[in-house]
Amino acid sequence: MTARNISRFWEWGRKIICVGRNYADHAKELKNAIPTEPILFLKPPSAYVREGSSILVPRYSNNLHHEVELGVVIGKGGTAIPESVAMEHVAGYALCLDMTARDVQDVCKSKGLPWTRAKAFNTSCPVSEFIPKERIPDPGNVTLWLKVNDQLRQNGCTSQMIFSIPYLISYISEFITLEEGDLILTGTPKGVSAVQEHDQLQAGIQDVVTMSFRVDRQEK
Ligand SMILES: O=C([O-])CC(=O)C(=O)O
Ligand SMILES: [Mg+2]
Repeated sequence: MTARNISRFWEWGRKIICVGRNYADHAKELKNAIPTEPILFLKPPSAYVREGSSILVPRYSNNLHHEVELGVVIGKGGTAIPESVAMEHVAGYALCLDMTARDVQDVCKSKGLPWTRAKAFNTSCPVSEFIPKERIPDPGNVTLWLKVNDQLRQNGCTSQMIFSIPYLISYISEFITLEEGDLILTGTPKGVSAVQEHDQLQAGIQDVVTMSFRVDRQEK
């Protein structure tokens, strides 16, 4: 086996930990309360999809939404990491989409059930190339944007996050040991909307990275 390289962290099979409602403007657009504590859920590593492959609309959904998010790639693992040293545990970043079957999530929410089928399906986590830490000196102040068929849908700044990256690393690692290669999705700003088969999504982190994905339907 060849040596593992963090720049291909998605091949390592590590955890994907997602933060929900971390931007007040997005919580409001879906008529959710603004959280006083981070809301967390998980995606399996089988959710990863890379440029060149398509995002697949699950057969059971008719309302697949895009959510553009800053991903934080863990470089040094730890348990109960203090907020003051949390950034030392970061290897870099990735631009991510938290693809969400909103119709399925709405049913889960109304029944008080987990969001797994709405959030964790195959191709629900498109990721960009790995971005080394030095290329984003202030991850708490970068612009994330997303276009569907060249129309701007999301354009938000990470300065609007309710819970900061160091706080999230500390909060999560209190009860989930973080490992090298884990990815934290830090939540989406407002502007989420539905995508259809054959749509082209393009997303970016200001001038740091861009990525594009095509949407297809899962075959029968
Ligand atoms: O599905 C949601 O609205 C929660 C979420 O992932 C986010 O806010 O990024
Ligand atoms: Mg999200």
